[in-house]
Amino acid sequence: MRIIVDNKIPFIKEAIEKIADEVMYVPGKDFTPALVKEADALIIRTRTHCNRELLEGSRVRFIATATIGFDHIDTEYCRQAGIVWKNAPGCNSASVAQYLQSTLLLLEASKGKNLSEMTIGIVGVGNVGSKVAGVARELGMRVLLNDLPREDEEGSTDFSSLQILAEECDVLTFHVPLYKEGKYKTFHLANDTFFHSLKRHPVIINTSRGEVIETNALLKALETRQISDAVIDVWENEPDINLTLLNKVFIGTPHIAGYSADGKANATRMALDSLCSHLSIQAEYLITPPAPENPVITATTPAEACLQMYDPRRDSETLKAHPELFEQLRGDYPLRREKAAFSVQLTAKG
Ligand SMILES: NC(=O)C1=CN([C@@H]2O[C@H](COP(=O)(O)OP(=O)(O)OC[C@H]3O[C@@H](n4cnc5c(N)ncnc54)[C@H](O)[C@@H]3O)[C@@H](O)[C@H]2O)C=CC1
Ligand SMILES: O=C(O)C(=O)[C@H](O)COP(=O)(O)O
Repeated sequence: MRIIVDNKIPFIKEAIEKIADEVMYVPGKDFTPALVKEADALIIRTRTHCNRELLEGSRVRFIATATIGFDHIDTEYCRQAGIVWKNAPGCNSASVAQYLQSTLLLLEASKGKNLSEMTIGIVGVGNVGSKVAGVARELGMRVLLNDLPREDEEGSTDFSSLQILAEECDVLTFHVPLYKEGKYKTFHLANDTFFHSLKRHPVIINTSRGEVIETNALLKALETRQISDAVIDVWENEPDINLTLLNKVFIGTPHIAGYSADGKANATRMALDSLCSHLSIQAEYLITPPAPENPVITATTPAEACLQMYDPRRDSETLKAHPELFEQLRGDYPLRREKAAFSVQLTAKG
């Protein structure tokens, strides 16, 4: 069996080489029809577009993407071609929640206003959005939820319309999948009309997909102060992102909200589990990310401890200094661990 693996998927080599006779490691953007023709399975990330152009005439019958999002897979083509595909639901949701927690704390410090006086609107309340809601409630925020598919399934009691979020929120954060069409279309969900409907000059946060927000509308909203700030992790047209926007945002990062080593390890494990289940085989593999360099955090407040564990300003400063390195900053991302990898000692202020 021949498997082609994106060479930026960590912690996979030892395990996959026990499963397949032949494994090739290739940069995600370099998967070509000629390369995949004789492959049986692909293990990919968002940088490989799995569509008819890549797959037609190939032997590929299984694709696992070590990501939550799957907008880079043409699912209708795969269905027609009998290619099974799997994503990794929830793998890096705690990592995105960590990004949000640190970001909210930084916003509080910069705005001179308590989070407990603010309302946050969460658009898309799945694996990520639910964890973000938990984080926001812990920080004392009032939380409004918007999720059209869930509202259709579960009824409207727990959900609010986008209009209500636009009127009542001080922070609006997007956690929807990218749907280019259909009843739940999210492509350019935040457009001029949306920004005009905002009442409280909120901060906009996007860690979903760049195309969920129309870049020019966002720029205009920043310039006219319809919104007070933006925190942007995902961009239209990555890696050639809009530099005017990058220079205007409070935090701008290179699509790394989900890049904790914990999230990466989960994604790799889930991709391998899907492959084994597809092949009806059992394999043993232990995937554990390395320990942090400083596993003991000493801080005077929980907020300070949180920012010591992960401070998105570092990623933002690096991207703002070197936007041309967008993909390299992702590929060489430093070790980042989630809370469970640390022990925190709170000390009295000196
Ligand atoms: N920046 C990063 O590193 C990461 C980005 N992501 C992105 O975030 C997205 C969300 O991730 P998860 O929460 O894990 O996905 P999920 O599938 O668990 O949740 C998405 C939620 O959005 C809701 N939704 C769908 N269409 C909607 C619409 N039109 N309006 C309101 N709600 C809608 C769904 O009902 C669902 O509850 C992913 O699809 C991915 O694109 C995910 C992980 C990391
Ligand atoms: O899981 C997702 O969806 C993401 O967006 C990932 O965190 C980023 O994935 P890659 O671009 O590294 O595949």
